[in-house]
Amino acid sequence: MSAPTSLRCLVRPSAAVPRSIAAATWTPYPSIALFSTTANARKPVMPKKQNKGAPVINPYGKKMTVMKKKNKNVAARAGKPPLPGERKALRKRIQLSNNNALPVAGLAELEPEHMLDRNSVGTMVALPGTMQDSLRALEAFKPTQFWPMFRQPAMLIRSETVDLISQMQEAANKKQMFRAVLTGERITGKSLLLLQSMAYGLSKEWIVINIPEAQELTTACTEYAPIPDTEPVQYMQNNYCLKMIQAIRKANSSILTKQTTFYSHPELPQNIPINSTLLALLSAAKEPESAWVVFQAFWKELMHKGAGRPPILFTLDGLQHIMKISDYRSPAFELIHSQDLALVRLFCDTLSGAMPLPNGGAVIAATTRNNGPRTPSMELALAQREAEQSGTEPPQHEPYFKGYDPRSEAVLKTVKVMKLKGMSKLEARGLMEYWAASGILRSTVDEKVVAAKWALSAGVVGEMERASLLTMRP
Ligand SMILES: Nc1ncnc2c1ncn2[C@@H]1O[C@H](COP(=O)(O)OP(=O)(O)OP(=O)(O)O)[C@@H](O)[C@H]1O
Repeated sequence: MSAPTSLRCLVRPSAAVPRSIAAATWTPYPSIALFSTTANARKPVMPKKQNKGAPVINPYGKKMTVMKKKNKNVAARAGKPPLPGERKALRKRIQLSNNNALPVAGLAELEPEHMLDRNSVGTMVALPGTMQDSLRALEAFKPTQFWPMFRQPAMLIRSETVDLISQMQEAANKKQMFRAVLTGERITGKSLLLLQSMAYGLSKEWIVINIPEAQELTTACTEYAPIPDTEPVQYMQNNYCLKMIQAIRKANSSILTKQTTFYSHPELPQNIPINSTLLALLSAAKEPESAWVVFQAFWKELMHKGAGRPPILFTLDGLQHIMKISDYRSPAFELIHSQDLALVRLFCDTLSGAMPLPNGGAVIAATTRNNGPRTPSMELALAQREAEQSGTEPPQHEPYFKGYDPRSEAVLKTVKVMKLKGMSKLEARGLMEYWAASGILRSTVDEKVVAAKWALSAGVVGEMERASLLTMRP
């Protein structure tokens, strides 16, 4: 464009501007309103209503199509967002049966005697329906285990099962306590052995109390409050306590209806007369505020010696989490030791033997290698107990390491340590035959196949499952 024409473009168009130049020079204003003094006067009048998708002639004479802009994320955001806790419930969902798996003919139902009999080692037993409900209430099944692959929940009787259960029963016969820690490498079956002890307790009508994930108590994910008049200060966790009471009620309902109260409990929010059932006592916990007092009253009743009180089985999974400082803070913003949380303290007192169970029973904790924090004191204490049990020289503290926790070491001073290792070939074969009978394992199970899988996984039950069944996992 030549210089004079360009300059002319900058000035207000007028009749003097040649028509060709005026058309080439774009202006947002129609020729009838080339200049205005107010915004209103300048604003072009748009038609009031425009049909979606219909072509509209705009005031400038151009055709335009009014289309709604498509949101690309509509499909992703379809439906309601998950409610609070919904995702966690899905993550923790336990599926105990699979109709696609074949029913296994000749699979015996679990009897308590199976777990005491050495001849049963290497056989699979199915969990009866009522026991499944109780174990589910106690959260004994873990979402990481292979339950959803089989027609019905069944488990292998291992030599460790017989060892553990015999010692539990022996202690109960003498009204004594059996205190043990189950430890071992990853996926060696510690949680499942804990489940077996609960199954035994339930079948023998013991009162079974379980803390399924110790981390839920110590990682500051549930409410806590100081308990008045405690020195050093202890903390109650009412919401967790209410959940635990509900689990105890559901899992042990048949025995709790047979047991009655010996004490009046004036501190309870509701009048529970003497001779009420223990189930009625636990039912007094309706709100989190009353959960801790109700649990204390229940524990006091359980500690009543004699008069037909059953033995107690108190179990905990994830021992590492209670063998260290918790994530909670005191009002002075100092970190609280896990063992200052009242429920943890109660478990530790029974595990250490400081609080005996007058009617006998067992206190069993399992370590976890899945998400366990590092706890040098626990590792050392367990190694020391193991060495003492096998009659070798126990390891000592490292002289320049300051991370030991004397409180945790004191708790584990006299416990029995059971270290889980790989299965025997006989046990491996029993398990693999069950997989094949369920239609999950396609190859024939013979000596050669068993030996190959057993060698590949060093007999570790979880590794064997991974080597043989992982591709089948839903
Ligand atoms: N006696 C058994 N019968 C059948 N399956 C078993 C048995 N013991 C263990 N398993 C299987 O082995 C797998 C690992 O078991 P488990 O979850 O008990 O391991 P763990 O030692 O507690 O693991 P972690 O160290 O991760 O806490 C699970 O899938 C479980 O179903």
